[in-house]
Amino acid sequence: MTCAYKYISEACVLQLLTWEKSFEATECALKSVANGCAFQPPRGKVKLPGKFDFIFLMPGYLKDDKYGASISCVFTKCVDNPKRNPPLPIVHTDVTLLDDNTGVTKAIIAGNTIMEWSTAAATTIATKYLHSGKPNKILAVIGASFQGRIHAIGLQKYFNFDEVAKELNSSFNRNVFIATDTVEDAVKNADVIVTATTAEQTLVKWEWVKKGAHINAIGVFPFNIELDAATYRACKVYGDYWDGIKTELNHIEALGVKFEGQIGDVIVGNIPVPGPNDTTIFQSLGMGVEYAAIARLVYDLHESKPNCH
Ligand SMILES: NC(=O)c1ccc[n+]([C@@H]2O[C@H](COP(=O)([O-])OP(=O)(O)OC[C@H]3O[C@@H](n4cnc5c(N)ncnc54)[C@H](O)[C@@H]3O)[C@@H](O)[C@H]2O)c1
Ligand SMILES: O=C(O)[C@@H]1CCCCN1
Repeated sequence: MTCAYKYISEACVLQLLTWEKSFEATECALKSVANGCAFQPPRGKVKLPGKFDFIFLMPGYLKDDKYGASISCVFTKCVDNPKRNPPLPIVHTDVTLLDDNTGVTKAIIAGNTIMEWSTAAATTIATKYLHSGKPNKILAVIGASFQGRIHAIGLQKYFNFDEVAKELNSSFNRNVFIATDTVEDAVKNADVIVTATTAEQTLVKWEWVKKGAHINAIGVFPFNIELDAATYRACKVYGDYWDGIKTELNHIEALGVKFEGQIGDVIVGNIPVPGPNDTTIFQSLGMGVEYAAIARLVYDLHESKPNCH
């Protein structure tokens, strides 16, 4: 019996994806929550009593001729995974691409590369709109695992920074990166900052942040706050979707932070772009529709290269 759906492996996803197309697909997904083309409910979280820590459910439907798709993603988190041989990522996912009419599975696409690329692409698009026309000489990346590394690569691809600063205790190594001893040293001259850690304590202090900089805070899950309260209060703060902000970011709103809106609303012009003197934050949660857009992209590319395994 042949398998009823396609399986597209991680190696194949890596072969098929390009940054240019990922940026385009992700911008479409970010816009969709602002222009009525998305079904994007808050995600479900289940804490498990077993050996791994949680299951996280993210469905999404994006209506678009080029990047539209229906998907469902299940994420699992297991903190022991990096110690295994071979090491595995702490958070794992596959993307299930569904037939829009029947709901039947069309493809299972290995999801870890999609998770990395779509998160970094969302950050890049948010930076493009929130930091438009501002200096972008120095990028600081705090957290040097999967997300930190791919953010450095994706943002560098789009903005071509002169310098990418990262903390010393980090594990990615490429010549363009400059290591610093502390978070303060990394962020103090940065025009654009990424925090992509699992830190439970605040990492970035307002007094270190260059005024007018843009910060992408990625590692929010579940209740982490990588930026101190003064930073949140002083900045204009944007999220990816209102339902997510209202469901998962109450701990940030409790600091007295009022979110300006969704990044998609800035892109489509529903809310103004920040002013030249504003310091800005994109507080990223991740959305099913971002996975839908990239899954559709990967699926269509795979159709044109069916021998990719
Ligand atoms: N917003 C989104 O769309 C999205 C998507 C995927 C992952 N994430 C989140 O991004 C974060 C990073 O993901 P990952 O897969 O790279 O995680 P990971 O577990 O592989 O790596 C976490 C990194 O954080 C660093 N870290 C932990 N505490 C720190 C501290 N106090 N100071 C400096 N660094 C510290 C660790 O050294 C490690 O390098 C996680 O919180 C994850 O949940 C967000
Ligand atoms: O939205 C994401 O891509 C993931 C889901 C799992 C936890 C971290 N963020």
